[in-house]
Amino acid sequence: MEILTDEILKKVIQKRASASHKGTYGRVLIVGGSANFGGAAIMNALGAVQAGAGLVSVATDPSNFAALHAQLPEAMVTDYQQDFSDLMAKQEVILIGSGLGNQLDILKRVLERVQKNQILILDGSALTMLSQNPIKLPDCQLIMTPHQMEWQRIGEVPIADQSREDANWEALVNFQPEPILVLKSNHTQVYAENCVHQLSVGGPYQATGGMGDTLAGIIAGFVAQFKPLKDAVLAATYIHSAIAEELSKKAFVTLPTTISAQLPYYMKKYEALQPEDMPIKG
Ligand SMILES: NC(=O)C1=CN([C@@H]2O[C@H](COP(=O)(O)OP(=O)(O)OC[C@H]3O[C@@H](n4cnc5c(N)ncnc54)[C@H](O)[C@@H]3O)[C@@H](O)[C@H]2O)[C@@H](O)CC1
Ligand SMILES: Nc1ncnc2c1ncn2[C@@H]1O[C@H](COP(=O)(O)OP(=O)(O)O)[C@@H](O)[C@H]1O
Ligand SMILES: [Mg+2]
Repeated sequence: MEILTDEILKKVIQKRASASHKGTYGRVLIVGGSANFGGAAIMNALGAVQAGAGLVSVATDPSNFAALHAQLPEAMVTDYQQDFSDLMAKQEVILIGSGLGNQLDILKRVLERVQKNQILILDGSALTMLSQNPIKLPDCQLIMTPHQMEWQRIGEVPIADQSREDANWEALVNFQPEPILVLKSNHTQVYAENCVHQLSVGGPYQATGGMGDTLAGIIAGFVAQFKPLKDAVLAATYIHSAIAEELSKKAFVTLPTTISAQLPYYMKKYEALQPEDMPIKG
């Protein structure tokens, strides 16, 4: 097991080339946010846009359009009950499930159309629906971001056993293709390429609804613009809790939207650093 440090940010976050444009930094489609859980899709989108994704679209319930645009005019919207397969085909990254609720038709429609060269992130309600319905996973690069209860449901690993790495690996091989697993808890671990990486940052000041929706959005934003995939997931997972820890020095709770708002400033400190550079202060 490896402990994640800010070395991963020095490795992953790159200074942007002058000769680049929004298309260079990835297209992300978020599918989520039912009428009751619109905030989840908004927090996905805030995480992805503030992390630097070039173009972010949100397929959601139309009742969320105005609230999303009021917070984030950078995001584009479409009605998730309509056919959005043309939009899907243009994406590098698709994130589905945050606040989606029990909408099996939408999940099936998206999973059927995902292409091999796309990255699919499964969060929240998508994981819960997959645990309750026999649906084949698409042949593409998969990332799953369950919290402990969701992992118990979909991975069938009781929460009491999730501290055992062997139990989590055994469950992971049942998924084909094998996903990168971001197993969220008070000591979040990432399972990828035969290695477990554990967070050394973060704390209970993060225990607010929407914290995981924000992480899923940040992961989408990072994998859209940084390579290789595994390092981008590790860096996103690290920065989400590192910002929270930094904020917690002055704040009792660290709201998901505040973490997203800090992303561009926190990332800036790492753009020109290389893994061997001295740790930075402040
Ligand atoms: N503002 C919003 O729109 C929000 C929407 N949300 C969405 O609501 C849907 C349901 O998700 P929930 O996670 O609330 O419900 P779930 O029913 O999937 O899981 C929550 C239950 O799991 C338990 N649990 C055990 N270990 C846990 C851990 N380590 N972390 C979190 N919970 C743990 C909790 O006590 C709780 O009873 C998801 O689609 C989610 O994305 C939530 O993200 C909350 C905020
Ligand atoms: N006590 C804690 N210590 C560290 N991180 C925490 C703690 N409580 C929650 N978190 C983090 O907050 C996030 C919660 O995710 P999740 O339960 O999916 O939230 P939501 O679905 O409400 O957006 C995870 O990244 C988790 O690691
Ligand atoms: Mg969640």
